[in-house]
Amino acid sequence: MSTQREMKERNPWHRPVTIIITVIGVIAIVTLVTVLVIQNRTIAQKYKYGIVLDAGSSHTSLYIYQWPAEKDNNTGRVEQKHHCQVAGKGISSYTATPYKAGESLISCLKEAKENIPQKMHPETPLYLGATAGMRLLKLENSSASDEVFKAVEKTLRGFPFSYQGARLLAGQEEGAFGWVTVNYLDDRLTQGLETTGALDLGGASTQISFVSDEYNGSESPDNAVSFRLYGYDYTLYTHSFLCYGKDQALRLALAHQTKSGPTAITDPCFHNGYNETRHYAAVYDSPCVSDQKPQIVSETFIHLGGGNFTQCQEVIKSIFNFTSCRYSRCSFNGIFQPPLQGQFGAFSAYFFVMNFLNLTDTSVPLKTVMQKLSDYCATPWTQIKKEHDIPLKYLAEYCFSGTYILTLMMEGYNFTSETYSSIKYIQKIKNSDAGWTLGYMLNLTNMIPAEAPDSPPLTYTSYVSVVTVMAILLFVIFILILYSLWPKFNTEPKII
Ligand SMILES: Nc1ccn([C@@H]2O[C@H](COP(=O)(O)OP(=O)(O)O)[C@@H](O)[C@H]2O)c(=O)n1
Ligand SMILES: [Ca+2]
Repeated sequence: MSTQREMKERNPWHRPVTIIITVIGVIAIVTLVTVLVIQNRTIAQKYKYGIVLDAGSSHTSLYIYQWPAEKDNNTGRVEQKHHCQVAGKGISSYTATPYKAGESLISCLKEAKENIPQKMHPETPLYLGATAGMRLLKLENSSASDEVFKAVEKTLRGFPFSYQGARLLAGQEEGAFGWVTVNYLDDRLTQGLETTGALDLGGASTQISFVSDEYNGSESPDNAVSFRLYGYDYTLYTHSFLCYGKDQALRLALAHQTKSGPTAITDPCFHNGYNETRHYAAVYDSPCVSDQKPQIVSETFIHLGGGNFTQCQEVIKSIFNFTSCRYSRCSFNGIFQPPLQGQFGAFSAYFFVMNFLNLTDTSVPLKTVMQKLSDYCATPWTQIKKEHDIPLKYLAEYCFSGTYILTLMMEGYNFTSETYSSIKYIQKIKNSDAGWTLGYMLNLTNMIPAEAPDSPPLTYTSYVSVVTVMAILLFVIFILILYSLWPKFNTEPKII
């Protein structure tokens, strides 16, 4: 036998058995890795869903949330899948025909059916939370509010989801869940990072919620909400001002200007040239102002615009009461407020209004923001109408709403020109709307654990990599052992 042939025979790579072992080994490794990847991906692609209806004073919105099925009790994975805006007004406006409040929700619920796989419908929780519009209706006419809830419940039960109830949220809940949403989406809770305060402006109420080192809940306990989330304790300061949403605040401002029952007013919060006839009965048709209704001489008054930001600020200041405070410090109306702390996210109408006015950039000095708003308010109504194509009822109110926002923040909550830049106007965080609905669902589905969940020591990618490298290593070792033993097997028979 030639040396070359001998070497060839001794080299196990030329033996069919070695080739077969190698092929089997490679197939085993590829199968192992494929199974690891596919097995995990199939699970990750399955989602669970939850639906929350936000029955606000001005309108109702339906939100669908989704999260990976295996992350039920895990961190930061719930996201907004779909949003549907219910046509028409808020459910509290259907007092004369409550069944229509129920019917108004049907088309969004049908959309929800289309957006959630059918087999998941029965296990998808469905919640409805009503806010300040229904709070006011309950104050005004509690049996009418019961009728509206009954009608809404009837509609919700008619859908194949897991109905979990329709209820009135307390102001503290609305504020606290808005805070949870913002901090959950920003991933601040799992990390125990300094939290962001939440400013929510609705049509009928407004909420402020933040953590202050100087607040432990002992002063004014009604304003405290305590949580233990992912192993961290929080005591949140929160307050909801009923009647201080932007639509009710406008009524308060109009009430202030029509105290004496005039036949015309020149309102500095509306543009020059604005001229509308208003019914006293309509303006005062709300528990926020009904007790201020003047002894009427006339049924209507003419609402004229004056277009003056500074005077508008004065009118708005007059709807806040700064005279009495039985605590160490107050915001307004005798409500306790600890010192402001940290960053704030301002959402809902804060965002809509400031975005319309192109004033969402809070790195712009407050003085400049005020100057721009002042210029906007001073723009004649005819020109405003030419420049914007939106319903006039909404268009007319932006000067008031912008001025209200700045006055509420600066005079009401005690932000300063320095701290103004700690506010960010936000609509969405990572594709989910900022608002109370997500926090509400996370809470009711127990999706935020009190203690930090035990997480696997490796991430999924590292886990697959480690297993793959180890499999290859073992295989190589196996081949090397085989290789080192082969010549002996090969040569031994020849010795004999
Ligand atoms: N695109 C939009 C949507 C709502 N909004 C306003 O945002 C406010 C939402 O309030 P809401 O209906 O949630 O009322 P609350 O029950 O929260 O007080 C209303 O004043 C709406 O007019 C807006 O200015 N622009
Ligand atoms: Ca709202």
